[in-house]
Amino acid sequence: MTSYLLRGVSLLGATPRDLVIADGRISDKPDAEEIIDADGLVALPGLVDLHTHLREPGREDAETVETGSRSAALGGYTAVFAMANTSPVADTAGVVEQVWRLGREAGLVDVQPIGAVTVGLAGKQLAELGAMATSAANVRIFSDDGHCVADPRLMRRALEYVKAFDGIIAQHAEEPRLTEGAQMHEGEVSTRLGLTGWPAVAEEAIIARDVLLAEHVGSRLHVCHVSTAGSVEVLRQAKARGVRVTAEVTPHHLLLTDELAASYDPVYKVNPPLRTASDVEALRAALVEGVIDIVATDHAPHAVEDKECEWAYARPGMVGLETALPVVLSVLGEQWDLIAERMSRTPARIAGLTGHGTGLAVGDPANLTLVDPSARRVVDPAELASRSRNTPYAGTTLPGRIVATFLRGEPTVLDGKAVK
Ligand SMILES: NC(=O)N[C@@H](CC(=O)O)C(=O)O
Repeated sequence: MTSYLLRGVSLLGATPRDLVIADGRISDKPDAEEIIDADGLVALPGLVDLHTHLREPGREDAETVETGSRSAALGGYTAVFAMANTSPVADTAGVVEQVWRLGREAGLVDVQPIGAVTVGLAGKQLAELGAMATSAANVRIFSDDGHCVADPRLMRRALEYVKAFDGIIAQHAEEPRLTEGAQMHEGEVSTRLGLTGWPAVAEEAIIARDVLLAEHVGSRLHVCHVSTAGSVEVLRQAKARGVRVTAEVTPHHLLLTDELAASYDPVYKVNPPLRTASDVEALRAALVEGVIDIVATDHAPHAVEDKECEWAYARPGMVGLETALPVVLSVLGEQWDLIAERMSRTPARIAGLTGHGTGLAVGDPANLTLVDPSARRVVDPAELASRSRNTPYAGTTLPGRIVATFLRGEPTVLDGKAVK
């Protein structure tokens, strides 16, 4: 295993120093075989994404575990959690083990499968949560993401079930009866465009119900892709009462607004939909404050035919792994410790993922990423490693370039390029 000396690297913005990586760990050895000139580069603990769609098995034309892993490594990630809405659905030990094994074979990031809460994501009957938990994939997070676990009794049962092993139910909060036929955020813009709206209350009502259920059961709830100011208030109150709830926000909900739907370009169609400028402001403040715990990408690759069509027929979702850190940098500025907290340490802690999200101290596994904060990049969809091209940032200039990523001391990205 090659050892590396990162010359003049800044740990989270601190005074530059040399950092040695040897035998897969941060080392106190004085030198190494390879020297990387890290002048001007900032080291962050490898990013951890609790919400990624890798599409394999079933839609390998949109993404595979390998292409998604490469996309993640290029984005500075060392671990991603793969959502269960594949085909077949990841609702059995067999499917989660398959995804886990494919991740190991790709070897670019740690791929941790998320199991479905209900059989086939159909919301009728609990999936084999225990079998997935005791499988080789060691599943601890369960989600029907893409669908809401709308039935309150089923949600209660799921929360009760995972309590035994301190598991988490990650909810896609969307009351389906309030979003039938919805195409975009319900508000002034949807009225002007004549598109059916997805009201904020459809998210807020489910979060309010679920924090009460989680409180009643004493279980852990995680709220996926929080998108409204009202949801932030529900979460704030629940956390103040001590409910065991955590929440994520996506980079796109921190930056983009529903005004973009006026272009009728389906690249801006996403679930939950882009909201208003005041929602964006509330989400940013909640992320800084910690009412929203983490940033998660909701990387949702789609094949061209599913995206480049009429708005109403387009699938919702945006790719996000390769632009997440630049978007967050543009929103938060160079608050490195906060970025490490929201994109690495806290997601690792929520998931109980050891070896990731560390302090980069001597002895820690060398899972880290090097960023050049002074670089600017114009996003070119053709350059993405993801198999899909549905980025809302095409042509946008974003700050920060991910120069290198190390997974347990092995580079997965060097000079901004994937190593394999
Ligand atoms: N977030 C999205 O817009 N899309 C997700 C699933 C979903 O939440 O609809 C996808 O799997 O494509």
